[in-house]
Amino acid sequence: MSEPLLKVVDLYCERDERVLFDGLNFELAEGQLIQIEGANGSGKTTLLRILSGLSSHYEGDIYWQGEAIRDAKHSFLAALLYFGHQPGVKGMLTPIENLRWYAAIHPSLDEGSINSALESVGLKGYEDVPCHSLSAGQNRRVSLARLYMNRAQLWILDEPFTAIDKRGVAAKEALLAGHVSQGGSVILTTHHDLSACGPVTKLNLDELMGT
Ligand SMILES: Nc1ncnc2c1ncn2[C@@H]1O[C@H](COP(=O)(O)OP(=O)(O)OP(=O)(O)O)[C@@H](O)[C@H]1O
Repeated sequence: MSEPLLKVVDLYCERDERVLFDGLNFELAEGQLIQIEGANGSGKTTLLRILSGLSSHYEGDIYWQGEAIRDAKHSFLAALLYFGHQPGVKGMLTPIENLRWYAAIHPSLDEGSINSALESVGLKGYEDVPCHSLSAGQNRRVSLARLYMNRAQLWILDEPFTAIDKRGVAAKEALLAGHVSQGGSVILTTHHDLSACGPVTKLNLDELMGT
């Protein structure tokens, strides 16, 4: 049987003398979507940051395609798209300039893919407006445009629907469903119902800790 894409073994994390998770085990396969659930402060963001390599504040093991993640950093990071709480958008730059920055580190992305991503997130007509003049939801859309440009195998998304209106949410659901149907994998946190995205595996941190 082939190795899971990501495997988490006996993960333990404590913050401020409070155990967030202990003995956390799960696997993520190609074409699988895992939704992390839990109350505010249960550790969802912390878990996503650990899985993305942004925090080493844990004990336990994480494997990427069967290899310890610390030894597979290069291939893991090349396959990862992380979308965090902060939109990661520079206010002085316009949407198109922000995406050009992003494209600069991904040589396969050209001007055409930037324009079509901006259109897909509903920002046609706003390409040249400085982001500090855009709304919170529009800035979030600039950040989400990366998902339309990126063919990364693994998407780790922290509350991707925050500040997005109903139409934007429907488009995002279709994007997630398309990604997993093509064999992509997703781990995300959201309080949103994901039933429109196809089969969802839920991982509830409160239940895990018996709270
Ligand atoms: N860098 C840090 N230093 C110390 N404590 C932290 C740090 N980051 C998070 N915590 C603590 O860890 C706990 C979990 O925080 P986290 O942001 O992971 O929760 P969450 O489930 O994502 O919450 P929410 O649903 O409110 O976004 C909180 O009690 C928080 O104060």
